[in-house]
Amino acid sequence: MTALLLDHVTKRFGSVTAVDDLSFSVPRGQVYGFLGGNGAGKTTSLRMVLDIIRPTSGRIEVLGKAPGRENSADLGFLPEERGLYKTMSAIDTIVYFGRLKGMTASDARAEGEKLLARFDLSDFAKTNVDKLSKGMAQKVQLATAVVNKPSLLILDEPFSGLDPVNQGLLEDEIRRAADDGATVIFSTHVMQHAERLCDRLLLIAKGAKRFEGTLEEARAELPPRLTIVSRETPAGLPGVVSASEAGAAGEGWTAWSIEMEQGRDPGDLLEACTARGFALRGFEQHKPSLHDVFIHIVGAAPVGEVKA
Ligand SMILES: Nc1ncnc2c1ncn2[C@@H]1O[C@H](COP(=O)(O)OP(=O)(O)OP(=O)(O)O)[C@@H](O)[C@H]1O
Repeated sequence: MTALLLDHVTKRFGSVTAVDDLSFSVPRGQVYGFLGGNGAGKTTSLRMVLDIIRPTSGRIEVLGKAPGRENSADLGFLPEERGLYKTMSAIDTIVYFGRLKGMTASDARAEGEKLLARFDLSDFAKTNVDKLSKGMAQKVQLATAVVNKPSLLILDEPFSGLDPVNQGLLEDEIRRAADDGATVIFSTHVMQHAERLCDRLLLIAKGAKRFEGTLEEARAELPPRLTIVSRETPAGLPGVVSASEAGAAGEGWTAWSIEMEQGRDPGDLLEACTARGFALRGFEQHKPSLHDVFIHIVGAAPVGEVKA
């Protein structure tokens, strides 16, 4: 069953088309990456899913229903613009959000205390949010999003502002929610998180879908690249588009960097070498990173990307 469906959704702000005829669906139980550079339309899309703003045209279904209050008890949301009541303590903040989601105060408190312990914030449970560091407050806000164990968790740029240790903690939390059966959708312009976490991903640029599928399918968008070590030139072997010398490998052997035709299986090249008696001493396939895929598909690096 589908956790989220967007059907030809467009959102215009005056003359700006922030989201442009976007269609995709997220199967239940998956971790889904929503990727794009600054201004690509990620936040606008997520705001429509949460019924904060309405589409100009198109249809959205969240857990089988139109966006709105009806399904809010099943949702968890971490907005891009963080903001909590500054004069409320960490634990009271979490309890407050749990109550909004229909939890009893005691259940929300018990779950809140567990979350604070997991986030290494037990000592700050009674500290007012305005006395916490930015990263700590962000973890409290994450706790408010997951306190009700939502079946759909939506996180807008959840990694920004967290140090590497807390980024790892957040990755663990996303995996934990998914292991418990939740669907998790998160937006990011940092490809490494998506690479580690996502079952599927959507890549948008200027509001429009540029790619949707699994990580393997994303990688297959790029022509395969490999390095082989041979005595003869591999140029002319089936599927080889270009071969350049990468250096001598001793005793008459040479390392070659090869680019193959898009969609070719490098295994076929290995087979062809064996069939032709083409002597090989090394054969190494290079998996493209999601960053490479992004640049290939969008034509530029995601603006604002930082190396994780
Ligand atoms: N309320 C608004 N009024 C006018 N234009 C808007 C509004 N909200 C967003 N936009 C425009 O819509 C486009 C998409 O913005 P959006 O915030 O959805 O991008 P994003 O992918 O979330 O970017 P970022 O990674 O920078 O947060 C941008 O051109 C932005 O300026």
